Amino acid sequence: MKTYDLDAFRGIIIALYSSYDEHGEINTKAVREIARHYANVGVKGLYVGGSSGEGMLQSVEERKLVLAAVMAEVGDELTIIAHVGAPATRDSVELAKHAAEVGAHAVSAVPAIYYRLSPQSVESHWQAIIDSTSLPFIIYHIPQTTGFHLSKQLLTKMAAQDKVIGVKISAESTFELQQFKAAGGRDFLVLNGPDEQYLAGRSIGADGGIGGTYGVMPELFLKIERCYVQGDLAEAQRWQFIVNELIVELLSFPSLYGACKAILKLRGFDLGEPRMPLLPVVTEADHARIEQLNARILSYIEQANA
Ligand SMILES: CC(=O)N[C@H](C=O)[C@@H](O)[C@H](O)[C@H](O)CO
Ligand SMILES: CC(=O)C(=O)O
Repeated sequence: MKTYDLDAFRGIIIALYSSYDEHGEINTKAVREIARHYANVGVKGLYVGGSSGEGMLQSVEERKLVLAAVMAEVGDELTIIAHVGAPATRDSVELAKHAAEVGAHAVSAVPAIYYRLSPQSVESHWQAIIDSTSLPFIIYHIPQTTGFHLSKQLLTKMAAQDKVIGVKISAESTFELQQFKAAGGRDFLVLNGPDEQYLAGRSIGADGGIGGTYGVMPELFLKIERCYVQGDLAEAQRWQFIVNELIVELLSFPSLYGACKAILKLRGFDLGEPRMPLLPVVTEADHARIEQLNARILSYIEQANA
């Protein structure tokens, strides 16, 4: 049995978007405002500095600023997972130590990126992060962006450590998700990555999910989760299908995060544009599509909450 409270990580965990001011600098006020909003919506937690949070596009100092702002605003209310993945192990270790200092509830990391790394190398990278604090660790498995294919063997070895409490799986195979769940054992968390498969992942063993599109429609993922827990699979599926049509739309813009931020701006949360090379919404035609999409999402949120 793990000695950590795993229930704190079960549920809907929003991958927080980046927040910049008009000069492209970290905007901690906007970070706090959006984090506050999510706490009020009632999600389980926030995943800070991951793909959606653009951690890889920010300096170590900037990443610390963001996490500290999140902790100051909602650290007592939500489960906060700090993504500390970086190309260099020493940066990840520095970020992990900072996460512990400011009271984050867990750290998480992708394999170090850019170099083609051996499994031993990735293992040592993760181990250095794990050993640097007393926080629990969640592996971030996203082979389509890192190029690293986590084997069941390495997963099993990592999961044997008390501190390694789970894996966030963004790979699309729900079979792999089930295999990782089985390999990790009963008290090992598996968190669903692909938002399009939240219900599928949940049905085959995921304990919850961390997602990049949750941030514009957390209420709809909470709805799927409620239906699933209540055993109303037909209704859960109906909502998953609605969500998937919205995700298809979101993915049709020059960048997913540019689209999500444009939507939140219409709702009064100005998080700035994503950082290059991620593209913002620019054209008038795209802005018009964003307005329509936002209206559709809001009307579904109303229905889900009714
Ligand atoms: C590849 C990728 O970034 N996956 C994200 C995290 O797992 C998802 O949350 C996606 O953003 C989402 O499913 C939209 O495709
Ligand atoms: C989707 C996700 O988990 C991330 O943005 O890191």
